[in-house]
Amino acid sequence: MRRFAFPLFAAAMLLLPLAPVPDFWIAQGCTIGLYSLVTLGLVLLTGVAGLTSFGQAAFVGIGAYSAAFMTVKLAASPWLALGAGIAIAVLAALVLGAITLRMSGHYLPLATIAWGLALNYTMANMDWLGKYDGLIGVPTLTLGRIDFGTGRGLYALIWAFALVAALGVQHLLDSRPGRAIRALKSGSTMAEAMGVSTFRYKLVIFVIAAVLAAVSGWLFAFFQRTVNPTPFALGKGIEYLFMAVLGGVTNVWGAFLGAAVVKLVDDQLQVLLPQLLGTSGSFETIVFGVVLVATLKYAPDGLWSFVERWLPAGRRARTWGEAPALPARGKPAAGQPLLEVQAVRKQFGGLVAVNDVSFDIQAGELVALIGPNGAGKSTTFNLITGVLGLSAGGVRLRGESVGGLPSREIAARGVSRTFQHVKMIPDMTVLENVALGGHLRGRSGSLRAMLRLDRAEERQLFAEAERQLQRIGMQDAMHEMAGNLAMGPQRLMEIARALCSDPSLLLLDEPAAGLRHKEKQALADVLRQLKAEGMSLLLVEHDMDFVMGLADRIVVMEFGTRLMVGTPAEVQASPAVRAAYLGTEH
Ligand SMILES: Nc1ncnc2c1ncn2[C@@H]1O[C@H](COP(=O)(O)OP(=O)(O)OP(=O)(O)O)[C@@H](O)[C@H]1O
Repeated sequence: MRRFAFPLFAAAMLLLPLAPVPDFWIAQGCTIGLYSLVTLGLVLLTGVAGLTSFGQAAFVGIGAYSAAFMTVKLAASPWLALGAGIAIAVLAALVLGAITLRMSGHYLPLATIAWGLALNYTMANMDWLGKYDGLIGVPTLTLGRIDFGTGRGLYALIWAFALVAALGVQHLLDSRPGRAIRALKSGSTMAEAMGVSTFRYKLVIFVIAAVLAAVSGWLFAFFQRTVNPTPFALGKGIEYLFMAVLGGVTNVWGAFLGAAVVKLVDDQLQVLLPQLLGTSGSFETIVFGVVLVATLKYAPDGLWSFVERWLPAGRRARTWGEAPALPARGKPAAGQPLLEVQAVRKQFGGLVAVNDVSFDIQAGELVALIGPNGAGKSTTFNLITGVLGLSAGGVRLRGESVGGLPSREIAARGVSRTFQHVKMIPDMTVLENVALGGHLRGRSGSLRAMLRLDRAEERQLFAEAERQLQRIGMQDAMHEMAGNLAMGPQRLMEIARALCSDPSLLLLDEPAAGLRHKEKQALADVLRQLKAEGMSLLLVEHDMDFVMGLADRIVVMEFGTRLMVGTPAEVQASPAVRAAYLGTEH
């Protein structure tokens, strides 16, 4: 929902109890608000970061049982119970997340099913939690003299929580940590190369989603006034995911829409279907199953995508005009040793992909690494950038050994890179994609972002991103969605993103691959200009002609070994290089 629409929506939802609407509507509204809190967490977790969780209902249970146990058994303050519920949910999320979030593919969803079941059975088998009967007699929620009751007062509180949470999640997504979170979906390689600790951010959003679910559970206990294990079972976890997918799992407002549609349609179907079929049963589950399959096939972005089409497109206001520049890294003087690649080796089983290759780069130099297909160029590139571990040898950057460090540590030391197959966040603007490159130059964390205390730093990051886009002549495209760009501009955008980290060394992996002649020329101009500005570059390239007019020195590889190092003229004159490219003996 565009910025102006939020206050309208919030006012409408919060003022509803003042209108003469039936109590039934209010009760429905309470449930929708409670569901929305949980699905908001799923938007972050599943929609934005691509981490599928079936287990959120268990965190709802943690919040609900904390409320019921502390108020019924210990006669404690409900607000103390909120603190306890959140603390337990955070602890559980940290432990479960630490164990499961490193899993990928289908292992993570399976793990969420496992812990969803385990937590639910734990609740159902504890004597002190009332086993399957649960805990009854939960008092109404009070704050000082205010009694929220179970009707309009509680409705207002539930929606206040839901709206504040929505605003927090929306703020988070539009921030430095938010860009890192949005990068998680396309795998960890690009995000790590920008200096993002992908595991840390996965854990952060896992904890946030758990807290939102626990708050929903805490409110649910005072709404229902009784707590038992059934609403926190695996089936409900699946239903939450269904709501998020149906509404639009990538969008904060999809969470609300999905929760509302499922709740309202479910109620109608429960009445209508038995009447139509002349027999009782949970037939609505079958209908929802069919709807889910149809949604995944025909509206994978959920119902919200249809609503969004009717909303005016917003463009980020350019508020960073006066922002002070970010601090810059001290660069080595031209001619100083910058990168030393010392006899690096990489073995994949029996295959030696890179065999004791050595070369160096001095500050201000443009060195190209070329060779025929399968020569080992990309592997060498990945060894330098920390994507692959070394089997032997060493890499030194400005005299410091960086061989074996993870790629984000190498990025932190001033090496930035682009990718052979462009890696970007297609549904983010060019400017935001480039600002991700400045991740390590900012400090704002998730809490600051949610509270909107990060704006000064955000302005600095956007000013820097715009400066880098200007540098490569792409400032006019900054508000475009990155996914709409042609291949040439996408590759230039990746260069701007790498420059945004203020690197000492820029590594480009086959930047000319797949480009048309004109695009290649534009790229060559940009690289020439960067070199003239004093940037040090390593270019891995398959296209020999492309590098001839650009490079100071060329390293030629063949069959994993270094064939020669020389100036473009020397390389061009070498019969061995010609033979390597033509595939003949030499
Ligand atoms: N992860 C891997 N596991 C096994 N073998 C690999 C792996 N990555 C690369 N190789 C092999 O290592 C050799 C070198 O591959 P590499 O991709 O580094 O070559 P390249 O010079 O970059 O080639 P291209 O120009 O085709 O990208 C190839 O034989 C390749 O099949």
